[in-house]
Amino acid sequence: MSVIEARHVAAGYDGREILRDVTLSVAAGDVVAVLGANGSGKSTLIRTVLGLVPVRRGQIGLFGTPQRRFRQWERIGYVPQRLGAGSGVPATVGEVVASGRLARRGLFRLPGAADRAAVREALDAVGLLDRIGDPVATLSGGQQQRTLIARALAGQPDLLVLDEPTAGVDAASQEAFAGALTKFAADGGTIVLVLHELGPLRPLIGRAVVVHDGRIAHEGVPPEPAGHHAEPGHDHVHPHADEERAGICEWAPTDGQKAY
Ligand SMILES: Nc1ncnc2c1ncn2[C@@H]1O[C@H](COP(=O)(O)OP(=O)(O)OP(=O)(O)O)[C@@H](O)[C@H]1O
Repeated sequence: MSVIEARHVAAGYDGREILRDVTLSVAAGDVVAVLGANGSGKSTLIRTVLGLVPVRRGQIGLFGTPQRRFRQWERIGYVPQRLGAGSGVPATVGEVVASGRLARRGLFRLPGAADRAAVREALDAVGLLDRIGDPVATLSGGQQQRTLIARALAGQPDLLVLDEPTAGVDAASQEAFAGALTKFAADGGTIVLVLHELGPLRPLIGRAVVVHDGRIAHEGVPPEPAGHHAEPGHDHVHPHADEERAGICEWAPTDGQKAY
């Protein structure tokens, strides 16, 4: 089943076109990393898919429905870039995560047992259940970011969209993310996430798309880190090992994988 179907999409801000001709398909269960240099249009791509930036040309489908007619937004959990959960908000960790249930339960119904269970389960997944009653402002930056992931997970979405969830986040939080996302994917969830480097999420990523100057410059299996080839179970063929060592942002569309 198609979760995201973008065809020849152009989008931008004011007079400036940022996305030029983006075609992207994400199927149910896919885990897709969006890579690329600063300013290449990664955030704009996911924000356009989510309807936060208007489409100028082309079409976007979400769960088989044209985006302009799509109403099941509770099926999508979105964690935007650099949103400080604790910035001046005197809410507890549990309250922030519970706000992720609003779309599911509606604004005017009190939270029930299912809501409370979903909140606890999401916090457990990111390793923060013991902080449920603490003010978010008392958490580290990485823990606050984990709280936002838990808020998205608590809505029990089918698709999770994360914009650089691990940027500037401590190692323990990165591991906790990886664990939570691995569980989400194992349960059949679909993930699209913008990343600067794959890091501990590497084993989870099935496909990477590289955005360059508002276009998808390359799409395929992400490169293995150097030295990974000797590990048991490694059976990929990588004819261009030098490119892998060069890093993901310099990943050139020359290795015979799908390229645009
Ligand atoms: N709200 C906005 N209004 C106007 N221009 C914007 C807006 N958001 C982004 N841009 C511009 O669009 C271009 C692409 O930005 P975008 O945030 O999509 O890139 P990115 O690949 O996600 O970058 P980064 O890795 O730095 O987050 C940049 O030139 C940026 O200045």
